[in-house]
Amino acid sequence: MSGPADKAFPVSWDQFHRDARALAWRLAGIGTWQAIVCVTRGGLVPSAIVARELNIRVIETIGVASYHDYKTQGDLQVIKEVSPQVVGLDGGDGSAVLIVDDLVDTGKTAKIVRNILPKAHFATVYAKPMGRPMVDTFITEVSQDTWIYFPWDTGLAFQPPIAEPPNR
Ligand SMILES: O=P(O)(O)OC[C@H]1O[C@H](OP(=O)(O)OP(=O)(O)O)[C@H](O)[C@@H]1O
Ligand SMILES: O=c1[nH]c(=O)c2nc[nH]c2[nH]1
Ligand SMILES: [Mg+2]
Repeated sequence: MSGPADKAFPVSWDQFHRDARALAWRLAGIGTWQAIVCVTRGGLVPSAIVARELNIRVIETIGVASYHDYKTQGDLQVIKEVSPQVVGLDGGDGSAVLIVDDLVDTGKTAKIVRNILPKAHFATVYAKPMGRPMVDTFITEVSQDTWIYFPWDTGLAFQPPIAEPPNR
């Protein structure tokens, strides 16, 4: 994220499932892959949905973390590397691999993963403009100043009415 993300884009479980399945439909029309590399943790849920739809059973993870504080990106840390077995599939350049994450924001996470698997297909459910050039396929674009609220990070809460309460 480059500046403050003032707008909110809340996503329900139902909506997320629909969007992740739409991603799977789009990917099904593009190609086939031997394995998914899931960018944890955000990529875990969409990877499960895409793997089910595309019948991919080899699932590997790469662990990258950078948003240690809410909405603030720090240094990127690769917490877990991709296994050599998956990097080595089909010549070792990543062409047999589908990388899945929940979203691309600044594109920094995607850049690190791409350096490891240069020819892999990078898919996210959501994309912001800065990170968009880093992904091959995504479903919904939101503006850079929007924060996406995922269902696993949120819960039901009281919403104040839009209109101000009348003066008494
Ligand atoms: O394009 P970028 O600006 O690099 O941001 C995108 C990344 O940020 C989030 O992960 P986060 O680092 O918060 O870790 P998490 O997936 O474990 O929640 C999200 O899941 C993406 O992986
Ligand atoms: O939950 C999240 N929503 C976002 O919009 C975002 N951008 C980077 N990392 C993010 N995590
Ligand atoms: Mg992530």
